Amino acid sequence: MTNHEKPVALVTGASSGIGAGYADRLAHRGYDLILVARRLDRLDKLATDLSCRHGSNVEVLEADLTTESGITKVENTLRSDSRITLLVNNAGNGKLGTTTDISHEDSISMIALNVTALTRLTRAALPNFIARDSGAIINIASVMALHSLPITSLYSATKAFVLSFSRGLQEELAGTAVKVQVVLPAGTATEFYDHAGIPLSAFDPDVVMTTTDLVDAALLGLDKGELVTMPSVEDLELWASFDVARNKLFAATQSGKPASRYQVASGGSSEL
Ligand SMILES: NC(=O)C1=CN([C@@H]2O[C@H](COP(=O)(O)OP(=O)(O)OC[C@H]3O[C@@H](n4cnc5c(N)ncnc54)[C@H](OP(=O)(O)O)[C@@H]3O)[C@@H](O)[C@H]2O)C=CC1
Ligand SMILES: CC(=O)[C@H](N)C(=O)O
Repeated sequence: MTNHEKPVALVTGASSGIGAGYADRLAHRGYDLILVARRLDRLDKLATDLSCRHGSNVEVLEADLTTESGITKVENTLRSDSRITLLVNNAGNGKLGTTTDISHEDSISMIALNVTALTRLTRAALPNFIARDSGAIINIASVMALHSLPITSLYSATKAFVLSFSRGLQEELAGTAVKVQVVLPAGTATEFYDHAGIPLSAFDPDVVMTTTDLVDAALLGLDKGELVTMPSVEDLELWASFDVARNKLFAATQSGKPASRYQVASGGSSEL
């Protein structure tokens, strides 16, 4: 990137909801954009709108990130376009239902998009970012990364992956200027629920955030240097104490022997 060029952000899942919100706010902040999704008509419309309103140069990439050709197309862009300084891994889906009720196709698609695509795109972006010692990755997880319900087992597991992967990346990159922020939205008013199988109208409107509020808060979190951003949580101490407890629990696993409750008298076996 030369001095007069704008930085470029690549946003996945930009054709609606949170991704479209990031595209708008990043254009407002002076980014040029590469917008990725399957619905080209939506991307084209958004690109025209953002170019007019913010003067951004907006490219669109039609890609189904659950397919090899779709992922490869976006990986190649991330590897070859050195103008890209920000990757927003936002595309995701979540069919809600019990593990046996969700179809094979929906379960495979959820893992492919929420886990595999996010991993591959991160791996494609990182070498350039590390070589330049700059750049940022925003991974959109969910509060469901911390919580499983009978209808969210698989979705929660994919989001737990995003949280865990992002936390590990932050450790890996600690000695560099490359940033990884993981965002954990709670219910947000988007088309997510049209595909999830449970309508947004089933939720108490008081617990649902607007896309604009979510994205603005998450970007403010990025500006503050937050590694984990939970836009709807007022008391940050809750996360801090959760993380302390997690660390303490992990330290307690490093004992090298069974805990006393699992120890049986020598030579004997426990009675059943
Ligand atoms: N809404 C909520 O309550 C919450 C959402 N999230 C997360 O936020 C992220 C964005 O979701 P949200 O904005 O709510 O939902 P939307 O359904 O509005 O947006 C999902 C986006 O992902 C894209 N997408 C879906 N499937 C594919 C695919 N196969 N290939 C490429 N792009 C795809 C869609 O575009 P297209 O269909 O054109 O391909 C769309 O742009 C997700 O990761 C979701 O898990 C997290 C917590 C709460
Ligand atoms: C599954 C949900 O309730 C929601 N989309 C979330 O990720 O929090």
